[in-house]
Amino acid sequence: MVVPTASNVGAEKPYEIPFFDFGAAGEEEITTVDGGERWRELCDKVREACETHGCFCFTTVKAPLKLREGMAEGLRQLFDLPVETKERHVSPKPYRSYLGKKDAVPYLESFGIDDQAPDVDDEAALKAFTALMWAQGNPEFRESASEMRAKMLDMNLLIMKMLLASYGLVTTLSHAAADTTTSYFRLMKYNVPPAAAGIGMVAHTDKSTLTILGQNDVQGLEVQPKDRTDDSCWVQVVIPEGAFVAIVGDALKAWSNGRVHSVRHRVVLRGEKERYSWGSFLAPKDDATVEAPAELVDKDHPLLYRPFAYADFLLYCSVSKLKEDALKVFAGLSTSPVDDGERSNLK
Ligand SMILES: O=C(O)CCC(=O)C(=O)O
Ligand SMILES: [Fe+2]
Repeated sequence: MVVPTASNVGAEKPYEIPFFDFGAAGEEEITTVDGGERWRELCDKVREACETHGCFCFTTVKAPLKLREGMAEGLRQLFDLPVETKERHVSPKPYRSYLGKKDAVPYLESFGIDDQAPDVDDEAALKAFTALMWAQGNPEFRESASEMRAKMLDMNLLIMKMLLASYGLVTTLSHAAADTTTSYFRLMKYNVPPAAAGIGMVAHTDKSTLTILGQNDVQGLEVQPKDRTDDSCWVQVVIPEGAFVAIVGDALKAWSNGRVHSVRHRVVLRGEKERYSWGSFLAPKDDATVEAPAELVDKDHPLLYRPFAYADFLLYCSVSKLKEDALKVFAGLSTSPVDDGERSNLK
């Protein structure tokens, strides 16, 4: 397969997505620094990034170097296990079972592990997963993965709260999140392609609400800028050392009444080193209804998507095999303007 070159690879000035240093920002700011100026500014910038780019990079003191190194080493050990062992991880849910080097994505291997509930510190699924992979146990893997999962979920929920705060919706929606939101943790390895470049993950939009990705020191994530609709325009996101990437998904776009952008992205492998990445995916619970809150609908912002059950959307995506416009075709109302930026190539 010919891999279209990202327009900025080797360019002097790389395409830059917004970058935020969240420092130690956490839950407490939202409740105690009520309306604090710096906090409000950060929330607005996060919202702008989600609207304009559909993604941004950030650092947080919550995930120090030692934890990131432990995670990458744990993943190396995990993916080095025999295929028969890795294949023991099966789930009826999409993107959870072990996926090994399929035709469409021959260099990718991945696992998905469900969380029990976003606000509960419940490590049962990760414990069971570790025991399934290593009969003799692997406490280092379990501890790193467990801590990383929890920190990334914290950041995921924090970013959602920043977005809600910037839309002025803190009080109306924060209580609802735990009832309607779930999350899962995805572990990925991209093997080195034999040619100079290879597609690690095909172009897609995330169906879920918000994704946070961490990676080892091998770049590869590419995005399609919002204003570019031709398939030849891809730009590499240069993720600073130790930073994470947040990516807006289709469910959040629908919920926001089209305000935020679910950015199309893919992974292209260009080097000689394996790429490891890990993602925290926040998603509506299967039976939750994805629906724009009344505050985000008015005469200047008519309702763009009909309310829908998230599970029905996922089912539609997998059955229809629709490569583009899945959200718009599935739930778009006639009031929706033509939105070429919203195209989704299903994984
Ligand atoms: O590995 C990455 O950096 C991207 C993964 C991704 O896009 C996904 O799992 O949806
Ligand atoms: Fe993705």
